[in-house]
Amino acid sequence: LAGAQKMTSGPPDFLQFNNLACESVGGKVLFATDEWFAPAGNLLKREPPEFLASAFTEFGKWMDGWETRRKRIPGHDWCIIQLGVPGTIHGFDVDTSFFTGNYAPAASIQAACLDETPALALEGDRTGMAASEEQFEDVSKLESERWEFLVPINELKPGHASSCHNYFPVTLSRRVTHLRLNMYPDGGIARLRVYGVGQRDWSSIRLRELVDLVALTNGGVCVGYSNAHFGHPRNMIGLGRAANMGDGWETARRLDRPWVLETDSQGILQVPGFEWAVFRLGHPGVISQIEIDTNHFKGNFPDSCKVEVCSLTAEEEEQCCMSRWSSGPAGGWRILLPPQKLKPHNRHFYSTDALWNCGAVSHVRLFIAPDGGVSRLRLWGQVSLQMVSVLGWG
Ligand SMILES: NC(=O)NC(NC(N)=O)C(=O)[O-]
Repeated sequence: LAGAQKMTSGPPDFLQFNNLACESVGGKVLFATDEWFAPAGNLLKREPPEFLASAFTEFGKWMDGWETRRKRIPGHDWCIIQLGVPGTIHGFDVDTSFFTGNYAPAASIQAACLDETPALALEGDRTGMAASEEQFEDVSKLESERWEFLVPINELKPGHASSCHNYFPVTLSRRVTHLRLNMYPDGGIARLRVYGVGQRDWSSIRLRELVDLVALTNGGVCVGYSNAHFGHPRNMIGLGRAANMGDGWETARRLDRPWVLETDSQGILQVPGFEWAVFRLGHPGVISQIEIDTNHFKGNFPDSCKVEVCSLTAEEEEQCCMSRWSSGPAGGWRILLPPQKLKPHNRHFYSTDALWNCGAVSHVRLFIAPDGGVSRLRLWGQVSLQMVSVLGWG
């Protein structure tokens, strides 16, 4: 699987990609046939689902997901989701957490790319608990029942801790903007996570325009890391500033730190270990400005950081992923930003005078020493069209 860190057992590789439908990157539910017990918008929440045993609403038991009525009429329930970041999808997690006697017994997922279709004003009054006639009329213009099936009808498992994740890999290289989630015939689903890589239209970029080449919205993706104990490194390329510590990359405390710490003459800690995360840029380019934001990391910011770069084809990247990046790029990593001392809860900006001249690159590795948390990584630069033809990315 190109682009994802290979894992030998356990959860599927595609979980390493970005969640393109998450509300935190702009994902939205545009329409749902029924939302009696719980609204479909919950499907896209960033936080893991929760269960509050004593929470009830006037409609029934409060549930953290999308839950429809027990159907007493023909048909099945479905909703339309607009991805926050259009892109290619590698897999889904249909998470039924806490829906046990009321989970949807089966589901399917359809997809469309509606860039060329004028946007329909589907987002309407969500206070009605079932779709109105007018909403049905609007949504029928999309002919979503004819969209391509990425996941055919599959049985789902109930939402007990041991069975709540229903993983579906996808092999489709086409760009997707909208999804239709069908549940058969009714019931509850806690979350729909849509794992993929953003794909933007680079033709609109002006020559020499500076763009954040690693941003999730520009197609950046994490392709390997050493430790993600408290937070995945992909969080660093999300939208805006981090909401809290959970919205950043945070590693566990390294256990190989000396029991009594010392620094060198520049004040950098003398420790043997470090943690790292590798990203593929959304488009190869020349990086001229870096931001490393330790927002919210106050008692657990890294002592120092360093940034390295390289250029890889898809095949070379796959080799590196297979070895968990122990075999580096053939030409080696080059230093873009030499070691820098970091501060707690602070935005650190580095421009050309702090950066070493590396030319156009496709991949970046952020080191932190010895461990800790970084909330955002921004890599501004100019896209390199030449590198696209050499490496095949973009
Ligand atoms: N106890 C329940 O969850 N009942 C019903 N669901 C909610 N949310 O009240 C149901 O079975 O559809």
